[in-house]
Amino acid sequence: MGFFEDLAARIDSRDTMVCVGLDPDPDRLPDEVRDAALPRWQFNRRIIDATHEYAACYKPNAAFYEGADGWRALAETIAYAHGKDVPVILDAKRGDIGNTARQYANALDRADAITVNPYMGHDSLQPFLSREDKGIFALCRTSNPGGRDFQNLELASYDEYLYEHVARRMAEWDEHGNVGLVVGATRPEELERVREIAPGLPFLVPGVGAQGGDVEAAVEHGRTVDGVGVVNSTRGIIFAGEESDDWDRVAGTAAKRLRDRLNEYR
Ligand SMILES: O=C(O)c1cc(=O)[nH]c(=O)n1[C@@H]1O[C@H](COP(=O)(O)O)[C@@H](O)[C@H]1O
Repeated sequence: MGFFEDLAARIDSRDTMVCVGLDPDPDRLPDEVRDAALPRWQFNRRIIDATHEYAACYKPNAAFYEGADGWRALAETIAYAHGKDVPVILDAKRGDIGNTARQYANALDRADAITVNPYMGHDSLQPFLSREDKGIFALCRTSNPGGRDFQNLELASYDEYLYEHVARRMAEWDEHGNVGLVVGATRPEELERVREIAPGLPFLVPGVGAQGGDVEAAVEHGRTVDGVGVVNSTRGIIFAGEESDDWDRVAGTAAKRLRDRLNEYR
């Protein structure tokens, strides 16, 4: 089975479209894991234990795993999530010339899907696109304020915005049914527009929770007609219990609450 079939099965069987982000910011880790060997891994293990029943997938962001210990923590985290039958999207936002991209694509040996930055064009994506069993989420309309700087530039020769063009192209380049798009919940009208352009592509929708995005729009437009698509929250789940001794249990409750809220609109 390919990644999106696995993801669809998980969404259905667990009745959830929550993607739990795993960004273990060292400055926010609880004291009790700080002194452990591999604190980021110890933190993630407890978060996974508390959240996995509500998780359609996990999304560790590579920025939080720099350094030798970081990569070990990431490898342990991915293996542990797999042990709970939860697919893992590596949020690495890769994109480089083909020769280099081929090396970046090796990250897919461990993870089930990856985020990519399509700015360098088709050859930079080819090593990812050709991994038929893996998922590729291309940045389309990002959730951050600066997302408009380039993504909302109008392309005179195509009579559309750059983010619209990216959506159209990614749909064309999806030869193996393994392409999805990253579209932020902070721009509901654009989320709707991207859904119109690329009806068949599953979305990874970040920006709810800490970034205040629109949950209803995320559910309405994030899914294909077959119901495939996920909504990510990271800090709003993993640090929900930051002030509590019971931080992992509170994270589990936050994941459950988001699942229930998303399901109200499904
Ligand atoms: O590719 C992403 O996941 C991503 C794209 C985007 O447009 N906006 C965005 O916030 N993200 C990532 O999604 C996560 C959001 O974290 P929270 O804001 O804490 O929920 C971070 O890992 C971001 O890097």
